[in-house]
Amino acid sequence: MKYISLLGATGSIGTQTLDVIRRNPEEYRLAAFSAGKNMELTRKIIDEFKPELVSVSDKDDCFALKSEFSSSTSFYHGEEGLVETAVYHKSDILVNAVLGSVGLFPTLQAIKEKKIIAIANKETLVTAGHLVMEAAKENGVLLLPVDSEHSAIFQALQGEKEKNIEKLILTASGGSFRDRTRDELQGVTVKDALNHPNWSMGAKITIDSATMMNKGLEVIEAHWLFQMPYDRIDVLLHRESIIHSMVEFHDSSIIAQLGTPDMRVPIQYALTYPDRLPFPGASRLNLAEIGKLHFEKMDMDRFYCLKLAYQAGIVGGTTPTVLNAANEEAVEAFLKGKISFLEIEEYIERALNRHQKIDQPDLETIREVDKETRSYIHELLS
Ligand SMILES: NC(=O)C1=CN([C@@H]2O[C@H](COP(=O)(O)OP(=O)(O)OC[C@H]3O[C@@H](n4cnc5c(N)ncnc54)[C@H](OP(=O)(O)O)[C@@H]3O)[C@@H](O)[C@H]2O)C=CC1
Ligand SMILES: CC(=O)[C@@H](O)[C@H](O)COP(=O)(O)O
Ligand SMILES: [Mn+2]
Repeated sequence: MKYISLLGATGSIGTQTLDVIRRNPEEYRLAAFSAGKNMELTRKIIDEFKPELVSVSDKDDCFALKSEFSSSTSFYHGEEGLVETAVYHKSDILVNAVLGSVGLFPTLQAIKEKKIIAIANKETLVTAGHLVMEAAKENGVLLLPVDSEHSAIFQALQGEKEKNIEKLILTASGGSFRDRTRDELQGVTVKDALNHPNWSMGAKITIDSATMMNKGLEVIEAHWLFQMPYDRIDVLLHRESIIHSMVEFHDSSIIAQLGTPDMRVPIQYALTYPDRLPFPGASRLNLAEIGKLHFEKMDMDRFYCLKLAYQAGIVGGTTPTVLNAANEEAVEAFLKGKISFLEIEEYIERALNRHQKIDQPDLETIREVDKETRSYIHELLS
């Protein structure tokens, strides 16, 4: 039996992780979880999984839960709660499915406690990948990718030698506006942007997918997870999201991982690695029925956020921290109807342009730059 701590249990990846745990009661037990503000779902998860530790964002919600549930569950809130969840002493694995760079500190603390980390929370790797990778190396901790592209690459690399890799090829669906020109992006609505062609995901990542920032964040995530220079990470437009990503080797062979778009598969793989468990009821890929798969060259001017992300990754230091924090704030502003779709990239670029990069930033510097960037975006908004 493996005990699991889950950050972001009420979200899209969180609830799919719960489904994997639910399907495999002999293998996994939810020991601790965090939620944000969704108390209705939090109560349901406590009732079903009876965890020993629960954390929520707000103090008042925490006290309300304390008075409702039995004393065999401990309740926490805020950042302290995220850390308590991440390092819960009984847990073997931390599944980090929280949204945003708020996931960084709990991840670093869990690494110090030598937990295995299954990481979906890409913003943590974008904002401070060097700190996470250094800490993982120092503590001999395994970082298992959950993001579908990175899970695909990780699977393609099993048994392969690093020296034989030519490049990584990340596939991108193109998101909800893939068939529109830049002119046609003027005035698009939040509802349209949230209409992803292939995946059902949380709101923030769905907007990131529409701006192509999701792929930009994933390029930086791949750089850190696989220690790959940026000029050996390519992005390929692939409408169907059937090939989840590929690795090209020096001998010209390409190994790809394929499957129907279902995040429970990479989540389960991260939990079972290096083994696999059956997935009863999973929708099987029928290539004969699909017939054709499509690929297109990525247009970096059309998908300008991808260009910004490559540039930020190459510049390095605190620049990806700024990219990420500005993106998180700009996407939230778009979702709240405060800015237009095209202003997302404009705000990010303005934040990047004014930033003086700091090399090899420590945790304190990352947190300062993150906070300062968010304040700048708020200034622009007001
Ligand atoms: N969804 C997907 O298919 C994929 C997602 N990912 C990545 O996984 C991560 C999660 O994405 P997704 O599940 O879509 O996101 P969701 O928005 O669906 O869920 C986010 C989760 O984090 C919680 N949360 C949000 N902000 C905070 C905060 N400040 N403090 C504490 N908890 C917080 C939410 O709580 P509550 O709702 O209770 O407020 C919720 O549990 C992201 O980094 C994303 O890029 C990667 C690949 C695929
Ligand atoms: C499911 C997953 O991993 C998402 O990150 C997905 O990749 C989004 O799709 P696109 O960014 O390719 O549109
Ligand atoms: Mn992805």
